[in-house]
Amino acid sequence: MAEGAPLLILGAGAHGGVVRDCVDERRFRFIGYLDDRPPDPLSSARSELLLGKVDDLPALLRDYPGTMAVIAIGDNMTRLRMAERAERLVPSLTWATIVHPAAILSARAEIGPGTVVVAGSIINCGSRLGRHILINTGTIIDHDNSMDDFASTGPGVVTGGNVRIGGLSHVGIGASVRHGIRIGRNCVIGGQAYVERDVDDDWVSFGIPARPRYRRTPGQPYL
Ligand SMILES: CC(=O)SCCNC(=O)CCNC(=O)[C@H](O)C(C)(C)COP(=O)(O)OP(=O)(O)OC[C@H]1O[C@@H](n2cnc3c(N)ncnc32)[C@H](O)[C@@H]1OP(=O)(O)O
Repeated sequence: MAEGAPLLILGAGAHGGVVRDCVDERRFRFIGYLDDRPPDPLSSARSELLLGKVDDLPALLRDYPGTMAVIAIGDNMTRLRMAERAERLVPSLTWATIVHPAAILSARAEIGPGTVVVAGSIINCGSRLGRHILINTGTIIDHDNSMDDFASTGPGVVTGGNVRIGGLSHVGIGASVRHGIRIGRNCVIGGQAYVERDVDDDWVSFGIPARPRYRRTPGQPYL
């Protein structure tokens, strides 16, 4: 069997361990993590696989030609900043799309580079996920959804058909989104919410039914 492409994970925190677990070894050969922080003893990423800091990326790509990378940072704005930094360091960097072997991906769904789909998730037919999206454990994205770059879901999110989720928005753990709903850019939907009305850009909404609670500035923490 042909050997998979070498893969680096940027981010060796707890989420780094989750992303490493999603790597399909038929497609990729995981070589290690890069992180600017010292190894975290509580992290599920194994510290002996920490190869260096993010600034070591160009040297590692020289040592391992053809290496691809993926970012393991849960916060959407921090993930965007890391993508920009990595592309400044290595403009030709190729981002890997990582789908856990136990996720179900329709043959008629599209997933962009840098996007991670964690175990137990289902991406149904006609759905289009952009770049560097994070689909956490057991999310169901039903048919004909679109999700823009750097958006994310918490574990156990469910969307109906034809939902649109704007860039950098997060749909929180256990939330449900009714079919046909549009969630704007830079929004946060709180855990367990039921979204049955469109949400404008830059709003934090939660509750059943979900209602806008306050406006957020780009990058404001939500985790
Ligand atoms: C693998 C992983 O772990 S992925 C990460 C999964 N986690 C998530 O998705 C969490 C997403 N974040 C949330 O749900 C947050 O609660 C947010 C962003 C909606 C709100 O956070 P904050 O603005 O910090 O709200 P804060 O915690 O201060 O609460 C303010 C009030 O709103 C209430 N509240 C907060 N979130 C919710 C919610 N989802 N549903 C109902 N009420 C809520 C609080 O109980 C509190 O009420 P009180 O004033 O009566 O005490």
